[in-house]
Amino acid sequence: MNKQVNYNTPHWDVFCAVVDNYGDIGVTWRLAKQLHAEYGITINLWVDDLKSFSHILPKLDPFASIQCFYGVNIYQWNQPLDINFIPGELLIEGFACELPSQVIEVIESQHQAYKQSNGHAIAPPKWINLEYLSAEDWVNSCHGLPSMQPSGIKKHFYFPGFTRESGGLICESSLFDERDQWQSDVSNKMALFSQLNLKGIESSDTVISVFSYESTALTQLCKHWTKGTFDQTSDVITPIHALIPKGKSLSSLASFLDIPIDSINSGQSFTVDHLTIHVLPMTDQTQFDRLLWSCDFNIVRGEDSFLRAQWAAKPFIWHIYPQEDDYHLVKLQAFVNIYIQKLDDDIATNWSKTNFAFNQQGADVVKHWQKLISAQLPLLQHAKQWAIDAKTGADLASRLVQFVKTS
Ligand SMILES: Cc1cn([C@H]2C[C@H](O)[C@@H](COP(=O)(O)OP(=O)(O)O[C@H]3O[C@@H](C)[C@H](O)[C@@H](O)[C@H]3O)O2)c(=O)[nH]c1=O
Repeated sequence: MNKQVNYNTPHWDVFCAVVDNYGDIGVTWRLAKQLHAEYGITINLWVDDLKSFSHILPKLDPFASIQCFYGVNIYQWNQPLDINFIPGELLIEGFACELPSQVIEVIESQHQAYKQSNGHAIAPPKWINLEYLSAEDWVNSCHGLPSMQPSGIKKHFYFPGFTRESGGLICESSLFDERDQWQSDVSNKMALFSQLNLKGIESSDTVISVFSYESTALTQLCKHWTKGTFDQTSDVITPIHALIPKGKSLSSLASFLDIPIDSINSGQSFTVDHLTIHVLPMTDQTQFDRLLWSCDFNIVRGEDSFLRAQWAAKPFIWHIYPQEDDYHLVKLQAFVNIYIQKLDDDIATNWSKTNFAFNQQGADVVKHWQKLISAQLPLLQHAKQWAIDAKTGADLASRLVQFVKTS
């Protein structure tokens, strides 16, 4: 029989240091929301940069030390920590961020007291480091490994991943139903476009969302997109709309647009022949998901938007976060290997080449794109099936809850 373990309170703490961009906060915020909504867990999310966070949660007050959204308690993590830390059942360190010394001291002294009391005192929280997502093979054998800290406390490494042996992928239980309902009625996407103040988009136009890093490949593609989409059966050219938030993607288009990027505001649009570039506002994650569900093709990046593009069940290009010594290309290859398994050889090759060309600023990106897009329908069918297969029976939150129970 399992021994009853007592914690101060059953809540979970999640610590997130925003390194750059929005991925660290994007992932921990998604997880925090889901854990509260689906498992009723009280989550305290500690974030060191509320200003960045407010870009993806516009209602957030960047100056409030404590606030609550979607039932998640959001704490401003100042250095040194100026809010009293009371440990709960689990401590999640997001992406190996350095926990505040005050937190370490509290859990170390709890650990000592617990040991000396022979397990009768309040237990220290379990401690995991939530790692970055990768499709590499080694993830399976490293997921869940403990690391003994000098104090004698065990920290476990939690690796998200695409296999049953890994920590799984963040995916809310009702997400696919909501997406299917959204995609089943074209008026939803048209309503979203008008809510975002995007003008001149017809339901038959090609709409591409772009959320990448700086890339000359994007400039190449935009030049190509000015030709529009040519439909051979009807002999008609339809317009292309690229939906781009202010930021890195748009910065790469300065010379293409021939306008200083700083002077551009969201809501503006630029038409060059058959291409219109619409400058988007940043929205919250729910709207961002809906945007991905609404486009014909998505260019995404990093970790969270990369995964949400998969859940959108639409074709996509992944602009992976660049790493030293081009290690990101190894990670890209690992994902490409699993993503193309069920694609026809030709489409698989084109999908792979388009992704590598985009990531390597390749001038031949247009050549691969043209071939890829000629297989839009099978690519779309594949994207739908991929989302179903990738969930592999359990999502990250449910695996994490199980992991905490058994570790
Ligand atoms: C454009 C947009 C994005 N988002 C969200 C979606 C995601 O949660 C988040 C973007 O995160 P990502 O897609 O992961 O891309 P990113 O480039 O912003 O984040 C990256 O940060 C680095 C520090 C990490 O090392 C990378 O692995 C990666 O996570 O922003 C919105 O909510 N609204 C928006 O309008």
